[in-house]
Amino acid sequence: MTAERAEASVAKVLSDTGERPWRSSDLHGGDEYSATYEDLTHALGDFLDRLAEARPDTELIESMTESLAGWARELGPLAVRERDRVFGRRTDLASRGQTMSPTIELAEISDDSASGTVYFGSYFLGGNGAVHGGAIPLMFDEILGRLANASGRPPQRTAYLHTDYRSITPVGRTLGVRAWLCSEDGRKRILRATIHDGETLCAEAEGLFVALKPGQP
Ligand SMILES: CCCCCCCCCCCC(=O)SCCNC(=O)CCNC(=O)[C@H](O)C(C)(C)COP(=O)(O)OP(=O)(O)OC[C@H]1O[C@@H](n2cnc3c(N)ncnc32)[C@H](O)[C@@H]1OP(=O)(O)O
Repeated sequence: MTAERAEASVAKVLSDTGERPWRSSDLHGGDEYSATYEDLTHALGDFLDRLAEARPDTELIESMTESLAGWARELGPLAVRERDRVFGRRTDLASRGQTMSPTIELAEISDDSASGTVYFGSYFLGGNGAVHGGAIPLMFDEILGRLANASGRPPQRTAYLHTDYRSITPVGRTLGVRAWLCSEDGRKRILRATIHDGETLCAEAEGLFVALKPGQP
């Protein structure tokens, strides 16, 4: 499958209803950004990890609050329609140009499987060194959603996502992640995924993805 076809497939999933279909350039956020947007999202992710780890004094808290408020004021007037945004639309980047879920670095991807690594920074801490229980299915939806929508398959949405937590998923370690297609039945596809810390199975998930009908949002 070509990258353009994959993007077109995902674009349809993510598109606004009733508007023109997205183009490849929409998903990549246009050509003008090159690597700079990835640098921005890495810097933002790093900031969130450092914030989660730090115990800043009042003076620094006030200074950071003012800086962040300043950036929000600057960005506010630059808001655009969903299809014209960059955040989460950079399908050429491992992070998709977003910080909502951790970056998944895929070392291998085929029509029906994918594997690589994921790193949950301190921002994703639940407690006692374990990743928050909500961040894990978020990551599973991300990798399963990418695989479900790959390889020329029609655009799909998650109908259910079942997660089993087998042992704690540690923060601050590079973990293995695998995803694979299990079955296809008409519009329905079942996919599974795992997170491993070395030989230890941390969590596993099963998702049902349903192909959208024409015009379905
Ligand atoms: C590079 C890439 C970058 C892009 C990478 C992007 C990565 C992120 C991807 C994230 C993807 C998401 O999170 S999507 C967002 C979260 N999901 C949603 O918001 C979905 C909300 N729900 C829906 O829109 C709908 O319920 C659908 C589309 C899932 C299904 O509705 P429908 O189209 O009317 O179909 P329906 O007839 O109900 O169901 C079709 C068949 O599926 C079965 N079915 C439906 N739901 C369920 C269910 N929960 N559990 C069991 N079975 C179910 C039905 O029994 C039926 O089986 P049978 O009778 O035919 O046998």
